[in-house]
Formats: sequence, structure tokens, C-alpha cells
Amino acid sequence: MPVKPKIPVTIVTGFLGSGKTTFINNLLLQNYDVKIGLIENEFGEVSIDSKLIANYQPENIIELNNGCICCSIFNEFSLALQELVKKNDHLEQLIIETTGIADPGPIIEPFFQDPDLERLFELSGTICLVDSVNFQEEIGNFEQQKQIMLSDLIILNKVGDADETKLAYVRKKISALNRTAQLVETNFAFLDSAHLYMLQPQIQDEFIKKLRRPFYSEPEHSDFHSFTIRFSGYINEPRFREWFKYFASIYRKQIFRIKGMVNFENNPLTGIVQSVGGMTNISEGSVANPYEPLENVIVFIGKGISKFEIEKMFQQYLLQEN
Ligand SMILES: Nc1nc2c(ncn2[C@@H]2O[C@H](COP(=O)(O)OP(=O)(O)OP(=O)(O)O)[C@@H](O)[C@H]2O)c(=O)[nH]1
Repeated sequence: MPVKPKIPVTIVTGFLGSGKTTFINNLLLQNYDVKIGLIENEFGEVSIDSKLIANYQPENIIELNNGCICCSIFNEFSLALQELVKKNDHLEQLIIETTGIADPGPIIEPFFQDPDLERLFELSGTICLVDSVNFQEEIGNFEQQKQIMLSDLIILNKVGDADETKLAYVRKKISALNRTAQLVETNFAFLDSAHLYMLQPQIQDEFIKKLRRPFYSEPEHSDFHSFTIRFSGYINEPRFREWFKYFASIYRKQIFRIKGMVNFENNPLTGIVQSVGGMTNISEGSVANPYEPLENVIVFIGKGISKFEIEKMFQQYLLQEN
């Protein structure tokens, strides 16, 4: 019997809100004829990202929520990969989207050390998205530094929103952290030739060298935490847009990332609510499922934030609405 070729794996990493899901969406659209499996790992308890992946077959997506695969849910990760291959016999490519605060080291390592994974997969490379607007405030984070250090391709994203001085600073810092990775600059993570980087498992030697560097250590997450708030009913869209902007700007130092799905009055499409470092964006998703309970779900990731306080803010706002 012919030996089955190993499935190439690409790890997509990058700090909170840098553009990972946007990039993967572009990639899936450009490679619609390739059978791609997708692992979505979210730090929060609910997966918003898998719902933001456009027109993709749910059987090819695995959600691993409520923890980071680089530490707490590692066994689940290895078994999930094996299960995905069992279920999808003809898988041609695997993409893993890490959480924004993942240390990619322990995610890369099993592909060289776990015999079950080594038999099935071959690592193509790690791609790191960097948010050029919020970089200066984020770079102190150990996780982001490691994401940059361990990557083979760095996508400097949101360049249209950053001025030249900022961009020069970001480029310099990136090259100080990683001299070997290729650097490309994008808006909305659009990379024409993205598939070229994914489909060639060419850089394994580089990986092994990087993994042997002395900085490599146990994963560590500064003191990030995440929580979800849920409430029912419809929201007035113009009023919410205004209030959400205000809310995200006053908490921008503590709340790095907000993402959620809400139901707007007189709009059959789900509202997708996002904020990265206080920069907000509200867009329309798919038509809400009439058979699912009508619920608004919003996930927060940050440092030193109180769920009680945020819930109170939302309650006050909702009371004003009615
Ligand atoms: N202005 C601007 N916004 C962008 C760009 N790229 C992505 N975004 C927005 O930034 C937000 C975060 O993008 P995502 O692709 O969800 O980022 P992510 O890295 O997957 O986020 P997490 O998984 O939560 O860490 C969304 O509102 C995107 O629409 C860009 O180039 N410019």
C-alpha cells in the first residue's frame, strides 16, 4: 500500500486582535479547492472565531476553547488532531489558529516529539500577525515577543492605520527579535501569495534551531484573564455603536480584546462586535438562527479587569435602553 503523505501544518499566531482570523478567512477563500482542516483555539469559554470563519464546513473546524493549547489543554489538542485526520480522510492541509496570548513554542514542539503527530503531520511553518497600530503598547508582553521570535513569516498588519514613524519603530523592533523571518506588510491581512507560504514544508530546520535556543521554556501567560457576559433581547444599533465606542475607549488600558455576537433591532443579521486596544468595529455576520435562543454573547480578554464591574456597565447601559 502506498505511504500516505504527511499533512502540512501551518501555525497562525499573533497577539490579541492582530488579524489572525481575518488572515485565515482570506487564505480559505483563496484556497477554496484545498481540503483544509482548521483548529480554532480560544482563550475564552466560547468560540467567536469559528463563527467568523466565512462559509466554511463545520466538520473541518475543531474548536478548543477555554484555555490555551500551549499549556492547559495540551492532551486535548493532540487527540483532537488525530481525531480530525480519522474523520477527514482526504485532508490536505491543517491550519492552527492560536490564542492571541499563546506561546507558540509548546504548540510547535509536539510536531517533532509526539510520535503520533509526527507520523501524520509535517510542520510547514509559523506565521505571526503583528498589529502595527497597537504594537507599541503590546510589545512588553512576553507572549508577543515569543510569537515574533518563533515565526517564519511575519505579517505586519493594519499598516494603513499606522503613521510612518510608528511603522519604522515596529519594523526595527521586529528585526531585533527575529532576523530570519520574512516580513510582509498588509491591510486586512490580505496577502496575495499566502498559499505559497503554506503549501511548502521548507523550513523545518530553522524551527529545530529556534526551538533549541536557550530562551525556550515552559509556557507562561502574564496575568491575562478572560470572561464572557451574556444577556438576552434586542439592542438598538445606533445607540449601541456610540456607547460601545465610549466603553471600549475608557477601558482600553485593561481590556485588550473584545469580541462578540449581538442581536440588533430590525436587523436579521447578527452584529459582530469587536475591539482591539480600544479601536472598535461592528460589522454584520450571518442571518441569526431562528432555532437558537436569542442571546447576546460578548467575550473580554485583558488584565486586571473585573467581570462584576463590566457587567454592571452593561446593565446600566441596557437599563437606559429600555
Ligand atoms: N483597521 C483595520 N482593522 C483590521 C485590519 N485587519 C483586521 N482588522 C480588524 O481587527 C479586528 C481583529 O481582527 P481578527 O482577525 O479577529 O484578529 P485576531 O488576531 O483573530 O483576534 P483574536 O483571535 O481575538 O486574538 C477585527 O475587527 C478586524 O476587522 C486592518 O488592516 N485594518
